[in-house]
Amino acid sequence: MNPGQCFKRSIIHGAPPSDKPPPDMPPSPHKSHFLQNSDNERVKVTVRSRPLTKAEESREDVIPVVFVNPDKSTVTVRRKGSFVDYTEFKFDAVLGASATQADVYAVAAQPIVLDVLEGYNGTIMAYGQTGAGKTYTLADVVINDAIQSRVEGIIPRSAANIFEYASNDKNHEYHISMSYIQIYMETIQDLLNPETTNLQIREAEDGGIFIAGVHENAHSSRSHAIVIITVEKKTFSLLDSTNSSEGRRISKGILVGKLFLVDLAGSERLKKSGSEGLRAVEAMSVNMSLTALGKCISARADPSITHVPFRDSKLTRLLQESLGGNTKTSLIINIAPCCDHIQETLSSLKFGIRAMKVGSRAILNFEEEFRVLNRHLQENTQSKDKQAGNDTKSHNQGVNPESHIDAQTNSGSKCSNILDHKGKVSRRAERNILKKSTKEPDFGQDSKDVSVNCGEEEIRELQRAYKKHYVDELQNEKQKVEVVAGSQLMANSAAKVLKSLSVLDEFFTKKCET
Ligand SMILES: Nc1ncnc2c1ncn2[C@@H]1O[C@H](COP(=O)(O)OP(=O)(O)OP(=O)(O)O)[C@@H](O)[C@H]1O
Repeated sequence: MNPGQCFKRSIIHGAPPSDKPPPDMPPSPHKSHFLQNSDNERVKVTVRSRPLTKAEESREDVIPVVFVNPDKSTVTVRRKGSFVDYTEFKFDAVLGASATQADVYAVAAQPIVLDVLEGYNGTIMAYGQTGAGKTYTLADVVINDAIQSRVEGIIPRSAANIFEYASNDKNHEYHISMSYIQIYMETIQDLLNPETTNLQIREAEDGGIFIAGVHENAHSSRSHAIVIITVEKKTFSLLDSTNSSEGRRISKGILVGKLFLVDLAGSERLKKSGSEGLRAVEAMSVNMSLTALGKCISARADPSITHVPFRDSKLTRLLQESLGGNTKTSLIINIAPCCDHIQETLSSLKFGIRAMKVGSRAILNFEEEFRVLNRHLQENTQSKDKQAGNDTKSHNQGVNPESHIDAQTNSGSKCSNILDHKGKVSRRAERNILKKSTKEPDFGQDSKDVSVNCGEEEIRELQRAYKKHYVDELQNEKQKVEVVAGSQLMANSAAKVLKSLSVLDEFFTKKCET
């Protein structure tokens, strides 16, 4: 079991599959003007300027120096000491003091959430100086303690959106899990399991980043808080269109989308805040990791720079994929409108401008069918052994009664990113298939123990789907490589993949014959 998965809390284990379109199915994920799937995808940046607080309003010396124009998506900042000199910044979207939480969600979060439901990774991150409104934008905020009126931020809205969508979609089975961590003074803490501290960041086989061993510590405002929601969406195909009973469906595979919701700690100028002791140390730690984040953004924004210093901080290491990797990223720059914070505001706006230059390459995360088939075979063996009153442990090495759930949960980090956004088999996927097919030779080994309960027809169907998906795809890929690129090296590697796949293919063919 992948250690990064044991913290996960299973929230739902989806609706039963059905063929008929659900009556109240939410609109299919749209691609808004704001976040489109295209070759030149990049980090999208929204600026949100908060209203003046009551304390700021009551002061006579506070004058607004930041002006937003949501129609033109611009922010204008008055230069220090001047009434005529302004600097203008243009972003993907700009929201002023009158923007509601729902407005912010619609512009900067919903498109990402819908992509996660389709099997892409997504990150929504709030950046800005301390007190600029990051937590207000992301979290669930009680604004009036007396009447407990709440203004939900992006995190609860995203979770509600995901659950609503999953429970209305009767065509797929969903498994949704969540973890909540904070990075405090360069240690990672699991906010759902306060006993575990200083968790380790690990890299998965497919290049994804996860935290090993993570499950309410008081969340400190001097920490970066990250909520991770993993959505696994099982897709089905019908074996027999005249019979829509559950037994006639087979799983085609699992789409896995991971959503990172990041409430960054605010930067703080120590000279200005006058913080001392622990507070000063905390602030320095936060500033250091934000500096590291800035360096990574600058490096990613400049194509001539090849080394990106992700390892300089836990924050950047964890957000590696969100900064130009296999993730669609929406950055929200929170700013305060008054003159006291002009320097911090300018610095945040410049950070946002740099971030808009960071390209991303999100691909569809799809778990292979043969993995699903392998799991089915193991489950069937297990249930047959149970029926026979045998000791299941002795037969199914490593398969425990929770194997179905564990295997599903594991798929989040182990899944292969098979197809890129154009539906082509990616080179990384080829490498992963090669690795996996050489690492998992026990199809043959277990063949005596594996009794196929699911029926010949289902196996044939799986085999066909499997062949279509991998062998045909790769055959095409090989031909394309030979014809278009003429690269013998790539053709060889495609041929190797084909060869190892044909071994598996042979196994399935034998299974059908016996
Ligand atoms: N859009 C908004 N509308 C109304 N009040 C807001 C808005 N944004 C922020 N505030 C208020 O401003 C104050 C500071 O906001 P918040 O705590 O979210 O800042 P922060 O950036 O998360 O700060 P820190 O980095 O210190 O955690 C809070 O009292 C919050 O309620």
